[in-house]
Amino acid sequence: MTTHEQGAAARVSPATGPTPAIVADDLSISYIEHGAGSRYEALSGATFEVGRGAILGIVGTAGSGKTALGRVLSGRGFEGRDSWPFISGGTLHVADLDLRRPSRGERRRITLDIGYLAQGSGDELRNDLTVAENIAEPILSRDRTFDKRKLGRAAALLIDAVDLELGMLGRFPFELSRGQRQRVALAAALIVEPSVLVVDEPAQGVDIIARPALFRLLERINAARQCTMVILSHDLATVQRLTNDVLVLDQGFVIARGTIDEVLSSSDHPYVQRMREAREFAQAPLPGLVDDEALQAVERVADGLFEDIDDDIEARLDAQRAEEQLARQRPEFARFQQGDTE
Ligand SMILES: Nc1ncnc2c1ncn2[C@@H]1O[C@H](COP(=O)(O)OP(=O)(O)OP(=O)(O)O)[C@@H](O)[C@H]1O
Repeated sequence: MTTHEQGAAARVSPATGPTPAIVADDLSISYIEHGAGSRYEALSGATFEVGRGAILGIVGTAGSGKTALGRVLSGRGFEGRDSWPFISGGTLHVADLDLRRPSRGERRRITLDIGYLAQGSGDELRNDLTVAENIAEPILSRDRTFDKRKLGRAAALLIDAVDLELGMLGRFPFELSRGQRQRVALAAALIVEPSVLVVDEPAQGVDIIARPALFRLLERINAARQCTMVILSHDLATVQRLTNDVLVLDQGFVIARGTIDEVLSSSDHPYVQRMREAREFAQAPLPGLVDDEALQAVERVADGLFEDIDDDIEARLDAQRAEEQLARQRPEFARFQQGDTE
């Protein structure tokens, strides 16, 4: 299949509204190779759309171009970071912003309209700020005079929503585990209520017990706010937790797009074949490994393994209660709410 045909085959629009939230047309992404000064094309001629409020999973092996695409979709390349990928061909519109040639006004809107949770975002939190201040930072960095009471409430709600103890608001990132820091980074990405959220490897660094809560949170954000999401992962099972609509990358090309079943049944590309084999293996009942009785015991345990940790999340999201509880636990949070951040 030629690049052009691959692009055309991938043109599927599950749009739920009139204008898709993401429109990539013959998109190519390159890096400037360190030292050499020459270009390396990490993604070539990708054409796809994502409807408003939809969730797209992007899967592919290591080096297939997921991170490059995620970074470009996030629009963060304009922050002038070294070794960041850039759009070297075609066009990309995300949340109605032209990411190839954004105007000055559009550049200002990018970090408000597009949330980005990169791999290792938690490690980039500021260690000189408390968790509450880190969560509030995307707002405070734009507007120091923002209503501190509202901000305190939003930070408390978000820390609860990412399933962390309210008491953590007064702690510093270096006092938390890596998975906890990653969830704080998610809370910070959400405080500006982006209309599009790009998440690179959501399960990475988050312990297995906390993962279901994280996936439920992403689902809730998608449903409650009609937030369009792009979930990038090397693992089909991770993506499958959130969506059935996938785009498959291999060596810098889009090789398939559609529902997981469509993709697995329609393409004879070697990577898709490997995905199919992996799926069949995961569904096999471990023949010969355990007897029937043991298998039943395993299934009983397995059924409870990913059960909702807390069905009462609505109640826990009650802002008033959260605030009161936090103010009782941490007097410094009450001071933070009153605007005293010293
Ligand atoms: N800074 C860079 N300069 C030049 N080439 C790069 C740079 N970063 C990545 N690449 C190359 O671009 C290609 C795509 O890399 P990318 O990180 O997007 O892949 P990926 O699918 O996210 O892989 P992984 O799952 O391992 O993170 C790879 O061949 C990689 O070697």
